[in-house]
Amino acid sequence: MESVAVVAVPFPAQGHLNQLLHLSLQLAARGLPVHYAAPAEHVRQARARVHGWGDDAIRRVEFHELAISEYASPPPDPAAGSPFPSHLMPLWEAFTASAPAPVAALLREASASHRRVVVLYDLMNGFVAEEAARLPNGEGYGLHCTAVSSIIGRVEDGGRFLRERGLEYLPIDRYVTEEFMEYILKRTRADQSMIVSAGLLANSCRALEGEFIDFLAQQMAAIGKKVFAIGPLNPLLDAGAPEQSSGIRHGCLRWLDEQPPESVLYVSFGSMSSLRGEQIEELAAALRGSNQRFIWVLRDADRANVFADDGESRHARLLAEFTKQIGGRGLVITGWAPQLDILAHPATAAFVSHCGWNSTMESLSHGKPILAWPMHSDQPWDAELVCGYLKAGFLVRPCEKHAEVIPAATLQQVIERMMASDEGRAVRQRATDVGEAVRESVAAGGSPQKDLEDFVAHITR
Ligand SMILES: O=c1ccn([C@@H]2O[C@H](COP(=O)(O)OP(=O)(O)O[C@H]3O[C@H](CO)[C@@H](O)[C@H](O)[C@H]3O)[C@@H](O)[C@H]2O)c(=O)[nH]1
Repeated sequence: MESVAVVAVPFPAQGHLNQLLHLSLQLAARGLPVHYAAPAEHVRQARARVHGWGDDAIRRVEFHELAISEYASPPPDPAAGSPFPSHLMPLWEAFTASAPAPVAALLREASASHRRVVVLYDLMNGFVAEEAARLPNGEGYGLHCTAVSSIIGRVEDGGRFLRERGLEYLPIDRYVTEEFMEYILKRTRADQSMIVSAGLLANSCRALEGEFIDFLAQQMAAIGKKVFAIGPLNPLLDAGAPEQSSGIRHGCLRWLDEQPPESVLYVSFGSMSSLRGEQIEELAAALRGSNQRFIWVLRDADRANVFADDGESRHARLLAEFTKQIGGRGLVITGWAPQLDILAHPATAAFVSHCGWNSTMESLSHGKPILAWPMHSDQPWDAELVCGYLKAGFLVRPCEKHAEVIPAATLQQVIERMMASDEGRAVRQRATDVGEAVRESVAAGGSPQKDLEDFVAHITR
């Protein structure tokens, strides 16, 4: 009988697939046998898009394709009343309806041949937590894929804790659809995942959220559960090193090599947001008018099956004109951008971001300040954390104003405030300091490394 097997079951959306894959790669690099299980297209997606790891590292993880029922994969609707990516609901419904059986089979198989099965699941996957708890030799750990501080408001005394720090709790349910909340509570049973877990893994670190992590750890200790703050899960790339990710170097990185240090604004809204046509026109006008260098990732939210996308951009006309107007001062990417390498690059100055937690961690851990433009879910909170608490960014506009188109002049102002004002310089310096603190804590065998070592020691005990 083998000793310990680790089985990771992510939630099928890029920002979630990504975090559990990084964690799986870190554990596999420490010699643990790691199995990563997701629907076939999502295994392929996670592997194709991972940044910062070489092929050898990826080969150490064993991938499993979970057979799930068919689902529709429509394009997103940028003009919909809610910015939440509701077009992904058919996938998520199919996932929670049909993944429990293959997940249970995989866990039973691992259970029969190992002394212990350590199940790592996205906290959204309550059904996996329940399967893990059923194993005679299983131990389940929930991965919390958003900021630790984003859930403080929900735990006892958390609201007071935030208020004492001048922060307003922005609960996620305010910024998602009712349909999604019902799905989370009734179908994924996410409310169960923390309760039945043996402990919590958080993609965060004390250099960013120290007092929040300590507060949550205390609350969890009271119910006998440990918190391991092991972020950033994204690799910390070495600024200026020419080749970092595996594969061919993206053309935008060669373009960045030719730009002055800290001169380029990076603009991207993750994998689950689409801007309305009018807003895109205004953003284009702001980038044109601002006279700043930039890289703009102009793409819509992923489809449920990203490989079903024909790759045709609805922005082809705007793009053709815009590219002529800006000359060589900026780049527009309509495909998948190498975000981690862009953020690590010394020519990148700041990030216009929707504040998805991956983007937030990737930016801050590479010392890049954020122009926060939250769209939905936990993003309003992340914007508050970055701008209000860490003081490493400016808010472009509060999420509540999503229905309004932000005019080019307002966007241009906030871009110039970041790129060319004393106030902006101070925020950029603050982001540099935050980035250094994160790097130092990781490099010196600091708290994230220690928490990961503690976690590995705990599961292999
Ligand atoms: O062209 C691109 C676009 C995105 N990315 C990567 O894709 C990920 C995007 O993740 P994130 O920034 O977290 O945004 P979303 O895709 O919107 O993430 C969803 O999942 C996150 C984790 O739960 C939540 O914090 C967000 O609110 C939710 O929208 C990041 O790793 C990016 O580096 C690229 O590499 N290239």
